[in-house]
Amino acid sequence: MNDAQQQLIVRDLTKEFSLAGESLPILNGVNLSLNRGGALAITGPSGSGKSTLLYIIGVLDQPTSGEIIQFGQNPFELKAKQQAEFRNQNIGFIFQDHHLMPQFSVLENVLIPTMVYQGTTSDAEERARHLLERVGLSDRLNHRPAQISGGERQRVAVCRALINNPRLLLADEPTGNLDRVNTESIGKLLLEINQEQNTILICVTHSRELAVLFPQHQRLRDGSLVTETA
Ligand SMILES: Nc1ncnc2c1ncn2[C@@H]1O[C@H](COP(=O)(O)OP(=O)(O)OP(=O)(O)O)[C@@H](O)[C@H]1O
Repeated sequence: MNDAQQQLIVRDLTKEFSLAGESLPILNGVNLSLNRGGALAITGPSGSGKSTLLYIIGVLDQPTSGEIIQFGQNPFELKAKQQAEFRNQNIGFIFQDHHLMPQFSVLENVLIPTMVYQGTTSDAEERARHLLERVGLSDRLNHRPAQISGGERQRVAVCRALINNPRLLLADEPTGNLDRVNTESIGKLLLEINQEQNTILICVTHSRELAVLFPQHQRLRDGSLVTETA
């Protein structure tokens, strides 16, 4: 396999929103390259475009110009159905608000992404149980989201993001609702999993405590990324 199959490459990415006929430039030439096993924290002021960048990398929004190559594929060249399939198979998302389904159990929530394309198999259930064991939730499989703590809910969201074996894991302010102890523990968990599963991990955060755990830390400033030194 050549290197491109193992990389995320972002080249000269720009994003403008248009609002009431006015153009609103947000990203202004973002460049980024990460190999499998790489982990990057992105910080920056409120409104600087961190979530916008993450959503474009996650193929949930379109760039205005520039290029993204993920594992040898430009997902924006795919038709809508293939693009959705590519996203489901390659990208795991973790959001600030866990987005768990309240009526489903912890185990069922982790299995939801497997239902979309392939239908849940016993292998998937085995894997969900294994992931939940990995994050210390073996004894919470049948609880509903309202019956577990905020830190536990975010652990479930991590398992759900991992259930399809994504190569790219994107986290948008994953500890925004958590206290210091849970912030550190979720951060360490994400980085351990990044190494164990050889994913690319990108985490957008306001939390300096979280960002300093990452081997790479960049700041979004004036629409582009600058390296942050400790
Ligand atoms: N669909 C949209 N239409 C117009 N403007 C938008 C749209 N989405 C985002 N914006 C604007 O783009 C800018 C960047 O938003 P974004 O959510 O990416 O910032 P952020 O750095 O993640 O902020 P925060 O740290 O507060 O979450 C903001 O000024 C926002 O108002």
